[in-house]
Amino acid sequence: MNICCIGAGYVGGPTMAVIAQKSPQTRVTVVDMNQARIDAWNSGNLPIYEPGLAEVVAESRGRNLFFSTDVAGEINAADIIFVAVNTPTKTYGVGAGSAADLRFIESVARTIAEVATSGKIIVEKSTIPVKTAETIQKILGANTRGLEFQVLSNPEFLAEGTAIVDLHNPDRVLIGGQKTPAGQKAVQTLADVYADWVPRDRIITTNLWSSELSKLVANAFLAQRISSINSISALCEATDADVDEVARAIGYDSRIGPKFLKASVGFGGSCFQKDILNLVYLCQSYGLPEVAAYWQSVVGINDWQKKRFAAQIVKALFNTVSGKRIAIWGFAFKKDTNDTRETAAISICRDLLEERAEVVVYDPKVPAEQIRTDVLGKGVENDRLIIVDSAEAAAVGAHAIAVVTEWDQFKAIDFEAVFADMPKPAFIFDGRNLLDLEQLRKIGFNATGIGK
Ligand SMILES: NC(=O)c1ccc[n+]([C@@H]2O[C@H](COP(=O)([O-])OP(=O)(O)OC[C@H]3O[C@@H](n4cnc5c(N)ncnc54)[C@H](O)[C@@H]3O)[C@@H](O)[C@H]2O)c1
Ligand SMILES: O=c1ccn([C@@H]2O[C@H](COP(=O)(O)OP(=O)(O)O[C@H]3O[C@H](CO)[C@@H](O)[C@H](O)[C@H]3O)[C@@H](O)[C@H]2O)c(=O)[nH]1
Repeated sequence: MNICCIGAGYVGGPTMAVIAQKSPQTRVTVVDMNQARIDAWNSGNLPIYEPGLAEVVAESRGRNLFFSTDVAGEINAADIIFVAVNTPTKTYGVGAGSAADLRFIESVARTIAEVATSGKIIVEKSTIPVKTAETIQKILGANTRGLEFQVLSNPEFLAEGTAIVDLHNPDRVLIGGQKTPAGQKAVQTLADVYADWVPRDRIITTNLWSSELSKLVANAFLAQRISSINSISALCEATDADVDEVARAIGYDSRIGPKFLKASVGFGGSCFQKDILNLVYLCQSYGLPEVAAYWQSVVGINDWQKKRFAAQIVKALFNTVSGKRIAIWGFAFKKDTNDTRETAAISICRDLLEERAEVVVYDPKVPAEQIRTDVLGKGVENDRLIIVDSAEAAAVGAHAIAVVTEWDQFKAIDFEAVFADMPKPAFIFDGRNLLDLEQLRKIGFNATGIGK
């Protein structure tokens, strides 16, 4: 069995590395048009940071796992082609700001149609709007001189930072296919690949459209829980209730469950906002404005939460941060990743810079240049944005520390020493409810958390 995956990103790389690890008899090649990314996958310095990934890649690379820019050659050699290209929010024309931009998906479908000399199973791994398989099928059907293609939907549910654990032990693998004999045969072929390590009862099969839609709905429900608890965090602050206690109390109800109830500075990452906006756009296009408005509010609360956090800092610092140094601890959208896409840190840094603060950022995994580009834009300079290489260095001379990413190392910091290096009153705003506020208050900090 030959598998090719188009797109060597956060999904294509780790997913294929695990298939290669678990199915040594399968030859897996990940292709991308980005030469630098492929070179990095072939080097000792992988293009993404993910705990355990380097070990998994090392086990199979050169044996049955390959990274290449030979897109046409590998398409031709493959029995199954995974499509894991990016599907960002459209920034132009109809649907700008909410619809998914499917130009990379369409371009892949056209490339397959152009170069394939035998029939194949095409697997949608990217997150796409419901009915995308129909588009792919039409492009293939119109261009492939009668070759037999089956399009399957197999959305990816891994979360960054825990990608390898999630891939090794998924809650479920979802496969959608056509209800024809050929469609069902393709579904079984793909199910057999996963069955090398995933128990059969966790491999769920549905029709194509349920599978495509389930991915958007799963993300919408997960993000909705975060916006729900974040909305309650504001009420907790107004009433002296504690959001962690409220989350624990409601989470004990088995119908609600304890996960994904951690109040925060707001969700980030490349998926939640993009996928909800995509869902909103779909609802609007299908004439369901009330449903669209319901899901739009999940993003609305998230935007508000990010703004609220920065505004609270300004307010607590006597309504001005002009000329004051603010330490930002953590920039990635969550711990254990170097990904900064849609991280709340961008909005928070921008708001504080706008208030003329000196913003000093430390993140253990995000390169300085990435932080600069994210906050200011490519090539733009601002002396008031400073990037340092330790949390302690960021805090020297700072009027306040804002914890934006929940990196474990922040829990082990010597706060007495940090306190000594800060002008007084010294503030800590814990945007992740990571630290022991009582302990910090004993040292002398003005310490506050979200929903506390
Ligand atoms: N990041 C996640 O945690 C995650 C999880 C589940 C699903 N998804 C979905 O998976 C998809 C990919 O996400 P990602 O984070 O891996 O994106 P990414 O941007 O990290 O990687 C996509 C890669 O595809 C390549 N590419 C685009 N068009 C190509 C073409 N025509 N030929 C060859 N290569 C091409 C790009 O160069 C890029 O390297 C998206 O639809 C996303 O919504 C992402
Ligand atoms: O209780 C919580 C849980 C998460 N977050 C934040 O929510 C964001 C997203 O976190 P998470 O879902 O863990 O990471 P992602 O990598 O974005 O994964 C989501 O998006 C992926 C891409 O679609 C899906 O595959 C995953 O199932 C889905 O969890 C991050 O900023 C987290 O800090 C909170 O604020 N509170």
